[in-house]
Amino acid sequence: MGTALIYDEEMTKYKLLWVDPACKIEVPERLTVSYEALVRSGLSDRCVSIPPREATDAEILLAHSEEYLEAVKKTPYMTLEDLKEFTLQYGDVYFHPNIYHCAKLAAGSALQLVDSVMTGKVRNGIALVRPPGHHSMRSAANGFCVFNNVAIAAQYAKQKHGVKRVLIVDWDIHHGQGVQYCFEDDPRFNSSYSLRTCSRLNRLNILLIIFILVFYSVLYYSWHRYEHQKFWPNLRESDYDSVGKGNGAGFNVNVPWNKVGMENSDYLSIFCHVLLPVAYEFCPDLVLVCAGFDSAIGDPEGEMCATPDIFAHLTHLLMNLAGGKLCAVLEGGYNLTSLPQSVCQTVQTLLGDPLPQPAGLRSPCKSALESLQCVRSAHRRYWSFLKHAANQPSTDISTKRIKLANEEEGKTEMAVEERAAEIKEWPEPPERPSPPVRCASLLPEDVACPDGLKLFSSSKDLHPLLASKLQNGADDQDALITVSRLYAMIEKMLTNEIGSGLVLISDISAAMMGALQDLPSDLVDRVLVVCVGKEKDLNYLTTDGKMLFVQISDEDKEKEKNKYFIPVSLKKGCSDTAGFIQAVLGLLLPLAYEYDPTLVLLVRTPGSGVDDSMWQQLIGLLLGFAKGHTLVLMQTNEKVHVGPTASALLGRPAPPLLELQTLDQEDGEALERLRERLQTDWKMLQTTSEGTE
Ligand SMILES: NCCCNCCCCCC(O)(O)C(F)(F)F
Ligand SMILES: [Zn+2]
Repeated sequence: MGTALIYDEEMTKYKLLWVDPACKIEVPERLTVSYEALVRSGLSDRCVSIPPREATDAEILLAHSEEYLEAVKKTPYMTLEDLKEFTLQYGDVYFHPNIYHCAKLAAGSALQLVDSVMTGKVRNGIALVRPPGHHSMRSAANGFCVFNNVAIAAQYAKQKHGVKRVLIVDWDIHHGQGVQYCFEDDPRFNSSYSLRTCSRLNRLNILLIIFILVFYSVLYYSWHRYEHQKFWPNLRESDYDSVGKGNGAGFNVNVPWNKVGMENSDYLSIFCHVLLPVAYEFCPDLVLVCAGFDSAIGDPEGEMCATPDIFAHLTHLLMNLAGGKLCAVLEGGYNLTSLPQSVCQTVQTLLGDPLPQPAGLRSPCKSALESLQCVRSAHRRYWSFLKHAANQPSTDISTKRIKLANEEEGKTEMAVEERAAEIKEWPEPPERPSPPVRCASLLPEDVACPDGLKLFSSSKDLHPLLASKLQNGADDQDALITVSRLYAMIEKMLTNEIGSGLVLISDISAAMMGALQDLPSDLVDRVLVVCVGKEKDLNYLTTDGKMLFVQISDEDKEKEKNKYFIPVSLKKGCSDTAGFIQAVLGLLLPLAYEYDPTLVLLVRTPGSGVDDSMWQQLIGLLLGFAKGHTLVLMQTNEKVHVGPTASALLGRPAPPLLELQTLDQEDGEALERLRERLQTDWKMLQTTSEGTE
């Protein structure tokens, strides 16, 4: 299934007709440079082009009042003076004779995208639209927005496609208060629907409606430049303690950035420690992205330092939710260089291309860690994955401390901020070539090669690097042959002739693993080994950093001293989906980002008990590292899992995890203790600002 691209140059045909410094950055070129970059890079040809359409009145009324819609309907016939007059009643927005038409097309584009994804015509997609939407409210335009494209799309998905749980991720650098207000008390019984229709229906239908009324719910997640309410739109309710109201408590997640200059590490740590645990627990049927790219480096509004390739990772991390059903709708983005680069990174990931290595990650900054701690603490009572989050220091201390920090560090911070604002140079995002062979397999003769995989043929003779072993009379011949063929496969991965690999071997013995231990350093310099299930003896662990070994099992290893061996133990082992996913999201992902491997080795030991959908989620997430070079090692007697493994290695989205049971209390505490112990060595595991200089 493909990736939809929705764009029409009609949406470039409105602009600011008078002087207004607040609005001058919202120009038609934003759309043209983005689309032209997709054309020039050949990405648009690889997408399924879907035409926009105008949203109908009824669809606009899903998120707006009739009086507001009627008022906007009049704008095409207004004189310039009337337009200026009309605009004055709203904030930081402008009107134009053609903006109503474009606003209907922008909202309609989002709906076309939802239809294409929900009917299975495409897997995912992006709509390049103007005007944006996430600031517009029920009866007000605001912040360049006229109709709330994504809020309308969420309501539409629920009502037309029966979607029950919609996750909205807003990575634009401004808070989409319009979306927050729209769903603040969601989930709720869709009372408006029932009341409006009840009057005309007889008793039976009323019972039917009450019966089918299901809990709809929309989870809105937004990060945004906030600076303790000093940044636009300067709302108190944009802070982390706005968690949703009534039944909606917990379904609104605000992450305020109280400083500029945030980097890739800050963004990724928030995804790993806040958004993903909540998103996996929420288990959405559809993901909508308010895809604003003013959170990228060079943007005059955001003044952040995250590079365009970060959007490849943000997109990838969301693509394993909701069975891959993801609709991205353009919001902001004002730097005409980083905007198109970020759009291309996003589209290339939606198309399934290998990700760039997330190079240069370092510790999240103190301010980001404070926000991280505050958000996790505010939501710990709503989400079992956050239940063990460290307590937030009492509010006054934290704000006072933050304020003090601001004043004291004033000049140094100013220096940082000025530097952040000055930085206008960043490297072109790296090429992300697809390997000729997406996934190769080494299987015993009696195991059929799953479709899409290519049998790996390597020369029969021993790999030169192993010949020495043979001379000193290594015992097990065919083990050596197998290792030799593994080396050959790994070599082809590192030259990008092969993407990922699937290898079935008769016995994943320590000897086999041992053979991998001295993967010659000139072959690969950083191997992440993820071992699912017990592994008898780990006598080959290294301490030089060439291998990071993370094991998830039910074995309770005594305290390990080795920074590069991380045993994660779950009481019920890998069959406990909640514990497993929490270990993956809160520990494995941050570690892998910081370690930045050149090869990922995923070993499934027999009897691990991990279920196929969880296994596929893990593979999907691991493919985000090492440019997609993940090699899966399984035992032949587990060949029943070859199908799902191959599907995940080919980049097909993992099926949604079944309703997650809540995280086991003891496991949760053990994971938290492990994270706390490791965070001194591994900065991406930090979730509080305590102890940071
Ligand atoms: N220095 C100029 C002040 C501008 N203040 C208004 C900013 C509006 C941001 C709009 C957006 O980027 O959030 C959207 F996604 F909606 F387009
Ligand atoms: Zn924005």
